[in-house]
This record gives sequence, structure tokens and C-alpha cells, in this order.
Amino acid sequence: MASGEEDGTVEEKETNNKKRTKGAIATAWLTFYNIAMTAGWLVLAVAMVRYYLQKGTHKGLYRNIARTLKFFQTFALLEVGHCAIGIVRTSVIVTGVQVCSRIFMVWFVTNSIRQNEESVILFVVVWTITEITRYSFYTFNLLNHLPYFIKWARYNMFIVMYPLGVIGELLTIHASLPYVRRSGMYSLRLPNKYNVSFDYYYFLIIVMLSYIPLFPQLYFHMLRQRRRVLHGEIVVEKDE
Ligand SMILES: CCCCCCCCCCCCC/C=C/C(=O)SCCNC(=O)CCNC(=O)[C@H](O)C(C)(C)COP(=O)(O)OP(=O)(O)OC[C@H]1O[C@@H](n2cnc3c(N)ncnc32)[C@H](O)[C@@H]1OP(=O)(O)O
Repeated sequence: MASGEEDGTVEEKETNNKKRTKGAIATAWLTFYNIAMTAGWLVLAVAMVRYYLQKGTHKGLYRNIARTLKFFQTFALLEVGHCAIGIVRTSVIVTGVQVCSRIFMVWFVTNSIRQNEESVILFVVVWTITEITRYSFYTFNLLNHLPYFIKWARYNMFIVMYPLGVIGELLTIHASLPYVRRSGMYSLRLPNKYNVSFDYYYFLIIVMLSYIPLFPQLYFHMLRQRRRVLHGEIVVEKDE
């Protein structure tokens, strides 16, 4: 009996040690990741402000920042991995929809429009403000020094920013439709050796329609997070 208890204690200790090691490694990685992403989106913000101040127009702005934007937005795919391996307590599906829809925008939609559209600037500016806030929230939270205004901004700004971002994205997809139809880009017409047809134009319409069921789910998820963190029983971090 005694020996069983001892064994249990040793096993428990080993498990706890493993958990601690995994916890420390995961925390170190997440801290690095969030600092890198905060810096990346800050670089984008500075580049946009500089461009606008120098040129006095938004024309050409997207082209100027496109590579950096694509890089950091694509890097965010790691967040789906973070959820999948359980180092952050977030749903893989919610994160997957959020990240994939954005990657789709930067790699497949903005190529098919005049990038001077105001809607492109709208969603890029909204994403940038959101991500600087979100990643700095995670960073300070991990470092146990979370200023209240960052926590407040994280769980309040999305109320306006989310719909604005979605409006920018939908207007951008809509603006791409005429060119996509004319050019037949990314489409596969029959007959072909695979005997498969794909019409990117209709695919984009389906993507636009999919915002109707998907966006409310993301938005309500954030409203629940807001209630939990700002008004709820579980406190993420000591304020200030
Ligand atoms: C092929 C094409 C497909 C197309 C499909 C189209 C459909 C599209 C539909 C809708 C599209 C939306 C497009 C998006 C537009 C915009 O972004 S507009 C700009 C405004 N956007 C926002 O405000 C974004 C809001 N969304 C988010 O914040 C996230 O993406 C989220 C996944 C939706 C929600 O985040 P979640 O992680 O669940 O909430 P949090 O409260 O932030 O975190 C929960 C816990 O997890 C911890 N955590 C999460 N990530 C990290 C991290 N990187 N590092 C450390 N910790 C992390 C966090 O601290 C929380 O911890 P606990 O409090 O301890 O639980």
C-alpha cells in the first residue's frame, strides 16, 4: 500500500514535471510568437502611415505593403496549430475560419482587383489595428503585466472593428467579381483531361454567402469571450 502510494507520488511528480516543462516551453514559444506578430503588424502600421504621409494618397499603398501583409497573415496559420496541440484554449474551427478567410483574401482575392479600392484599405487598416491590440494583449498577459486599457481594447474594439473588417472584405470580393468573370482566372472549364470543372466566379459568390452563417458565430464567440473576461467569473489577469 505504502509502496503504491510512493509510486503514485513519483508518477505524479514526473507528470507534474513534464507538465511544467511543456508549460514553460509553450509559454516561451507563445511569448516569442506574439512579440514577433505584434512587431510585424506594427511594421505594417508604420509603413502605411509613412506611405500616406509621403504620397498623400492611398493609391499604391496596398502594393507597397502586400508582401509584408501576406507574410505575417500567413504566419498566423501557426495559431491553428497552437489550438490543435492544445497550448491555447481556443477552438480549432473558430481560429481556422478566421485565419483561412484572411489568407484567402490576401492570396486569392486582392490579386483580382484594382488594389486601389477603398475597401482594401478599409480591411487592411482594421486588421492592423486589431492585430496590434490582440497580439500585445496575449504578450502582456503571458508576461503577467497586462495593462487594463489593452484588455479593454481587446474585448471592446472588435464590436466595431469586426463588422467594419467584414464590410471591407465583402466589398473587395464583390469588386473582384467582374474581372474574375471576364478573365476566367483560377477556373477550370470542360473539356479538360481531368474532366473536372471549377468556376472561381461562383466560388467567390459562395464565399460571400458563407459569411452569413459564419460571421455571426465568430462575433458571438467574441461577445462571449468579452463577457467572460471583462464581466465574468474567470479573471485572465490582474488589472494594471
Ligand atoms: C477558403 C475560404 C474560406 C472562406 C470562409 C469565409 C467565411 C468567413 C466568415 C467571417 C470572416 C471574418 C473575417 C475577419 C475579419 C476581421 O478580422 S475584421 C477585424 C476585427 N477582427 C477581430 O476583432 C478578430 C476577432 N477574432 C479573434 O480575436 C480570434 O481570431 C478568434 C479566434 C475569433 C477568437 O479568439 P480566441 O482565441 O477564442 O479568444 P481569446 O479570448 O483571444 O483567447 C482565448 C484564450 O486563448 C489564449 N490565447 C489565444 N491565442 C493566444 C496566443 N497567440 N498566445 C497566448 N494565448 C493565446 C487567450 O489568452 C485566452 O486564454 P484564457 O483566457 O486563459 O482562456
